[in-house]
Amino acid sequence: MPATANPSWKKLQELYESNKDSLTLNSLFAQDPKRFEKLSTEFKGKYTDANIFLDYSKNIVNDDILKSLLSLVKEANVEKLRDEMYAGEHINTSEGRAVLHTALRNVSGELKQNEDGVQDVTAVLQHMKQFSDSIRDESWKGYTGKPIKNVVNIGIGGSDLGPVMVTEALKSYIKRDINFHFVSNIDGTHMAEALKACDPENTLFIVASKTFTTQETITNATTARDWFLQSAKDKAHVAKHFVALSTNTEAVTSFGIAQENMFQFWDWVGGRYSLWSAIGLTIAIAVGYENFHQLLAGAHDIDLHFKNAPLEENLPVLLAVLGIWYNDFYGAQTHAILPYDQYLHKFADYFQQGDMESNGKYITKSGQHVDYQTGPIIWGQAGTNGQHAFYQLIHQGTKLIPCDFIFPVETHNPIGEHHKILLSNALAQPEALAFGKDEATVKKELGAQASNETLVKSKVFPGNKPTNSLVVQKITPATLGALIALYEHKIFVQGAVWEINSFDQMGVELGKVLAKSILPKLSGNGSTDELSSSTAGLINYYLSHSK
Ligand SMILES: O=P(O)(O)OC[C@H]1O[C@H](O)[C@H](O)[C@@H](O)[C@@H]1O
Repeated sequence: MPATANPSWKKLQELYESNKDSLTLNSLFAQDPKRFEKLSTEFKGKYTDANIFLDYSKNIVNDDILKSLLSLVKEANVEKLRDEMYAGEHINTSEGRAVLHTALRNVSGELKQNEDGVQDVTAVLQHMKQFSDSIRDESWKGYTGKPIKNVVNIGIGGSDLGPVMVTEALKSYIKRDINFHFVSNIDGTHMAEALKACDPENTLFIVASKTFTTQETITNATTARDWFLQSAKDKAHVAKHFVALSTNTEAVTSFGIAQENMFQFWDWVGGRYSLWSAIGLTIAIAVGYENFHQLLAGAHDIDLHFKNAPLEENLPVLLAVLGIWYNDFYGAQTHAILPYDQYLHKFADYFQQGDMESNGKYITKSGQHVDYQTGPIIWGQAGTNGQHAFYQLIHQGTKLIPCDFIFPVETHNPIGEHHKILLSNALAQPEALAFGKDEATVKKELGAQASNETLVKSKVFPGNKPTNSLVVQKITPATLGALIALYEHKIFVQGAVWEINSFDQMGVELGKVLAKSILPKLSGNGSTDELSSSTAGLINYYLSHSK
């Protein structure tokens, strides 16, 4: 059934039409002094110290709207799909696969999941522990007997973004005398710059690719192996400097990486949900296995919360339905993720893939063209930087941009007044966005200049811009795990309501295939006749200008 066929969708449409002009955050707060108490809730981990306090009172919703949004979740059978996902049913229907990233972090064993490979998760984690320990305690030596000082993660998409985001977020937990490099782009510059900082005698290359067929990763890994062999000469030394994280044993071994240097995962781990799998090896080396385990445990805590908490207290569900309210009824095109913690500076980038690759779909699971909006455009930046760049548009532009503000009570780096100043901004922005500044106040402030109408108008803030505030105690591994899993499940709920398959990514294929057919043409081989005059013209321009 398309999302619009649910009775609550129609109800929400009516509620939107009848309330859109009168419903304001100013009036909602004026009417109810207890609004904050009512529309805020806290998640606390069962197995870890992970916590997330969610204040969603600054959303343009009243009781009726919230009730209907939660009914929509019920009518769309989201809970059933959630249980099917947890149980290992093949809910990725187009690829006929289970979706079991929750099995990778089922640290308590509370979730009962049956699927080929699930029974091997612990053994792979054990392998990761033993390997990451040996790099960190320097018992693993390179071909000349030196310990590893540089780790280069070669991967792209989910095989890059998760490891990058988490190692950045947990930087204060990193063992300092190993340098971490991430090479993803096919642009040779990316690899060249990383190699400049590396010495073949003490560098470990981690080739991360679920399929082990991704053009960028295989090309980059081949370049790295050539660079290494220029010094090491003997191919036998590759074993000490290259490991692979993949589901494709055959391709890994034919690349020349021995099976014992391969860390396995399974086709039921989606690329953008893979940091919890062997793809997390770089994270485990960087922050130590115990911290990696805490990351998994924090995510597991949210998995249990998503499974067990009633809908009205269920954080992923609340974030999802509020997003749907703006995306599908207010016509908001984008959603900003704004973490006020420098360590989370890659968080929004990470969820660009997490959200947009999951829910950027226009065909429902039964093959119908949707007649409503699906996944939003995700963007954002950390800290106050955005305030000096794009917040102008959020405050006074013509577009509605719902925002999530994420901030920790405690910083890892208590220096002078920095943290309080940071938090004062994280609190001030949602307040300003919600309540704005009216003309009368502007005039009063302007005094003699108030007669300048244009000036007055340009200083008015319309307000009524919705935000969520997510407060955590500190960016610890467990809390980070919980935050990531929270957004994963938010995306799940939205995809379920929209009746799309959030777990395939067919839309990335066409461009890849075309690039392969264009490649020989850039050496003058093959005709450009099948291409448009534009692309053929650009190829000819390139050919006539390249030396
Ligand atoms: O891990 P790999 O198989 O190399 O895939 C890397 C990435 O490439 C693909 O294009 C997909 O869109 C991503 O979901 C995936 O994470």
